[in-house]
Amino acid sequence: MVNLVAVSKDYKKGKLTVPVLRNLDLTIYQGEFLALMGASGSGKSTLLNLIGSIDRPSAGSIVVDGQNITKKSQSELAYWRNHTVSFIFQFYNLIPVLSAWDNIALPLRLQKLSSSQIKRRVDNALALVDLAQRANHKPNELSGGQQQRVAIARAIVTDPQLLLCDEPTGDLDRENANKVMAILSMLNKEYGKTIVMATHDASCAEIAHRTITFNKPDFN
Ligand SMILES: Nc1ncnc2c1ncn2[C@@H]1O[C@H](COP(=O)(O)OP(=O)(O)OP(=O)(O)O)[C@@H](O)[C@H]1O
Repeated sequence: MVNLVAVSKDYKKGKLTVPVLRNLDLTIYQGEFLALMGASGSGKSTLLNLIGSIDRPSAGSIVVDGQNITKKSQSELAYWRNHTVSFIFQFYNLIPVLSAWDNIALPLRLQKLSSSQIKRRVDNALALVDLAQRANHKPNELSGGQQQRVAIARAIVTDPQLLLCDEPTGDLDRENANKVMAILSMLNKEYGKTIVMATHDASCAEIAHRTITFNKPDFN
């Protein structure tokens, strides 16, 4: 599903260069649930951003679902992202003035779908995260755990093959973290989604098939 060959990433800050990833080779298989662990600053979010084409590597190639994303233009990437990959973040990133339902519908508005198709997909996504009763609630009328479940529904409503999760339980208590992990596990097992998840929580990583632990680069 994802193939990285000799990927390096440096960030440039004025005259300073911060090297983060060096010559990384990594294959992530279709249907795999992969956890990324390691110290703060070791490059987990950087790797997720590269795989999701939010950022470009300084060197190397990244192929996702048969497409070499390092060779695509920004507009090709925007289209590709909307159909192939979704992000789930630690702090949900919901739009405060929109209801849960409208937040979930948002990515579909970028696709040419009829309003009945949008309704069917959003209702299904809400039911999948067990929040049908909260469709009309705004984010500030929902708990953190419920907001994260809305964010998961928004991520899956476009039916992407790949879910990139950046500390999805980082702001949740154990009970809500467990609910979020149960949903991610169901999406992996029953819907075949490939999941890459950065986490600091070993019990969340246990649910994954494989864990890669990043070392903080000694040049950092
Ligand atoms: N846009 C940027 N500009 C400059 N440096 C950056 C940028 N983004 C990240 N970095 C640096 O890259 C390194 C890796 O950061 P990254 O966020 O990938 O780590 P992480 O493992 O996800 O950390 P955490 O567990 O705290 O989320 C850090 O030293 C960070 O300061």
